Amino acid sequence: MTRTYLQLLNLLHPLKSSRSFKHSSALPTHFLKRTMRAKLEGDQRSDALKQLQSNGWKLANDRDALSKTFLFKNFNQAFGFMTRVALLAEKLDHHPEWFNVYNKVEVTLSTHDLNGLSTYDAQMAQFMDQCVSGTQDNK
Ligand SMILES: C[C@H](O)[C@H](O)[C@H]1CNC2=NC(N)=NC(=O)C2=N1
Repeated sequence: MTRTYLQLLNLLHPLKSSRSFKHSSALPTHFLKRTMRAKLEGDQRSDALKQLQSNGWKLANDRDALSKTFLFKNFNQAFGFMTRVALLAEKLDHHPEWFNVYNKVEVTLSTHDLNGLSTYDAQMAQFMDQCVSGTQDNK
């Protein structure tokens, strides 16, 4: 029995979201993004970490991840920050691990698909720093 391209694609893709395949011959974006996530390595990694660590990001000691705690004036400011980051997270399909209580937001960034840091983590960390330094215009 010959399988159609879409049937083969369905078999290939880990998520059985057949709906997104039925009407499109192109690969769904999250499949493309997944293949496009590049691990941070070499000079690119050291340059990114140098800048981020100078802004208070710390490498986790039990996994390849970056962490930082953000403190705001109040919950409103903290949640506004999280809302802006959430919009970027959806746009990139790349989501932070975070904990919020009142004016504090504890963030950990890592790329689960790669089990380590990727360019997405560096991009998201830089965006967060720009949000709090006021240098990030509305995306
Ligand atoms: C299927 C979906 O595109 C993937 O699971 C995305 C979602 N968000 C993600 N977020 C993070 N931090 N890492 C990932 O590898 C990741 N993968």
